Amino acid sequence: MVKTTIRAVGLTKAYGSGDARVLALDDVDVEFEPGFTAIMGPSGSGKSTLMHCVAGLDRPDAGRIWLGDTEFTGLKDDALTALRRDRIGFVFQAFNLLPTLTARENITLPFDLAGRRPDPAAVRSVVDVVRLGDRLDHRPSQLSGGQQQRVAVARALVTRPDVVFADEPTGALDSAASAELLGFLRGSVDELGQTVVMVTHDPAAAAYADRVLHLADGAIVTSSC
Ligand SMILES: Nc1ncnc2c1ncn2[C@@H]1O[C@H](COP(=O)(O)OP(=O)(O)OP(=O)(O)O)[C@@H](O)[C@H]1O
Repeated sequence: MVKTTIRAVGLTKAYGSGDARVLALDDVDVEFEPGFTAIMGPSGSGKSTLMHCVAGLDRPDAGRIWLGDTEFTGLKDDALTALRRDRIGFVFQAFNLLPTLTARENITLPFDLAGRRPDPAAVRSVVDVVRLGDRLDHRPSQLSGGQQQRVAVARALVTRPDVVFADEPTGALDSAASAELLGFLRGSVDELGQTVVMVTHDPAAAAYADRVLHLADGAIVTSSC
C-alpha cells in the first residue's frame, strides 16, 4: 500500500503584534513520510502550531503544504474541511468522543459525517486492532480512559486516512494504558501501513516512533531516527 506524504516548506506563523508578537513557526520545512514520527520540544516551541498547520486545522501566515499532490494553500475552507474529513484522522489528549453515542457509533461517525455507509470490514479490522469487541455498545462514560482513547484511535483509523495526527494522545492515560495505546499506533503503522504523526512531551512515547523531530523556538533543531 502506498501512503501519501505530507510536505511543507517555509511554514511561518506569528501570534499577536508589536512587543507581544510571538513567532510560533519560523520558516519550517518538513516532510512526513509513511511511518511513525514523533514531534518533541519544550512547551511553547511550536509543536501544536506545526501540527495544526500541516493537518489543515489552522493556516500558516506563509509557506506551502501538500498532502500528496494536493496543495492546502488556496483551498477554500469547505474544501479544506472535506480534505481533513476524508484523508486525515485525529486523536486528541481529551479523547473528544460524543457522550450520547455508543463506542460503535463514535467509531463510525466519520462515515456519517461524510454521508457514507460504514464499511463493515474496515470497522471490524480497526475494532480488532484496538481490541474493543466486547465494549462496542457502551457509551464513553461506561468506559475507562484507556478504552475511550482506544475508541478515539479506532475512529481515527476507520476511514484509512492518509495520515493520523495524535496530539499528546497519552496525556490523560496511566502508564499501562499509554503503553497499550502506543502499541496500537505502532501496530497501525506496521500492519496497516499507516502514517502517524504524534506530538508528545514523553520520551517513552517518542521511543515508539521511527523518527523524532525536536522543535525549539519555532524551528526544527534536530531530526533523529
Ligand atoms: N492562539 C494563540 N494566541 C497567541 N499566542 C499563541 C496562540 N497559540 C500559540 N501561541 C504561542 O505560540 C507559541 C507556540 O505555541 P504552541 O502551542 O505551538 O507550542 P507547543 O510546543 O505546542 O507548546 P505546549 O507543549 O505547551 O503545548 C507559544 O509561545 C504560544 O504561547
